[in-house]
Amino acid sequence: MSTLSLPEFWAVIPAAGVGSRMRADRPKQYLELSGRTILEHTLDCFLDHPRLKRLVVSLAVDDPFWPTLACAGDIRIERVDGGRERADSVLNALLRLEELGAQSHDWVLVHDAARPNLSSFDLDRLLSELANDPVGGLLAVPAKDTLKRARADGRVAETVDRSVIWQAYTPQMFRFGALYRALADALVADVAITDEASALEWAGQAPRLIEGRADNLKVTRPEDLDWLRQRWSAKR
Ligand SMILES: Nc1ccn([C@@H]2O[C@H](COP(=O)(O)OP(=O)(O)OP(=O)(O)O)[C@@H](O)[C@H]2O)c(=O)n1
Ligand SMILES: C[C@](O)(CO)[C@H](O)COP(=O)(O)O
Repeated sequence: MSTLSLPEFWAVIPAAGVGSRMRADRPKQYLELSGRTILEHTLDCFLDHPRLKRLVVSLAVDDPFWPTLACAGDIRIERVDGGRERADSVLNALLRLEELGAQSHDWVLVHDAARPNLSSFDLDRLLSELANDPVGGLLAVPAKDTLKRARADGRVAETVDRSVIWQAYTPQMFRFGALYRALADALVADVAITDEASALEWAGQAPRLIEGRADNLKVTRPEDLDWLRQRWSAKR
């Protein structure tokens, strides 16, 4: 598919987390993968896309690592302060998009800094599949394993029907106006929002699930980075 047939889009990269589950000496987005930081690899998934309008990265207010990266001076990247939760960091980035001239109907793609293995095929598939969708949607992976619902005592309560269960990934792709309103309203209502789709769902919408690669994984625990490092060294 020609990328020029795809819709233009703004990119938001939430990168203000502390990565507590990694138990590392720095936030996980600054851990090394194949000679560069995870964050740099993630940004590279978007920066050279011909349909990218502008990219906003949300960073911790006291982030000492960002200024050390070569891309910190890249004029295609806008930096904003992150917030207490991921949703706050995303909303701060949307506020900057408004300042940059984002229009209500513009597409916004939100992608975790901790997902450096996004393929260009998946990115373009998301853009192509949702280009004319009335709501938007997200990359997701259908459950592959048998799923159990846990009891409070840590024993199995039941086996869940996995045929209707998908894991939400990113990028998640929504219109700027709808995403801004849904996220802002959900945060004011103190609704637990862990991804952009859940804000749109809370607003009564039904985002579309676009099947993507399972190796677009979020680096969350040490073994996730170990796996990626092995995978990337094998590809070199
Ligand atoms: N206040 C926050 C929290 C998270 N994130 C970002 O959201 C993405 C997904 O969040 P998660 O994997 O939970 O990252 P952390 O919150 O850093 O990890 P942990 O929950 O283990 O502390 C990450 O790229 C993270 O940097 C963010 O921008 N702002
Ligand atoms: C947005 C996300 O990656 C979709 O699976 C996920 O919700 C992020 O959750 P986290 O707890 O902030 O890692």
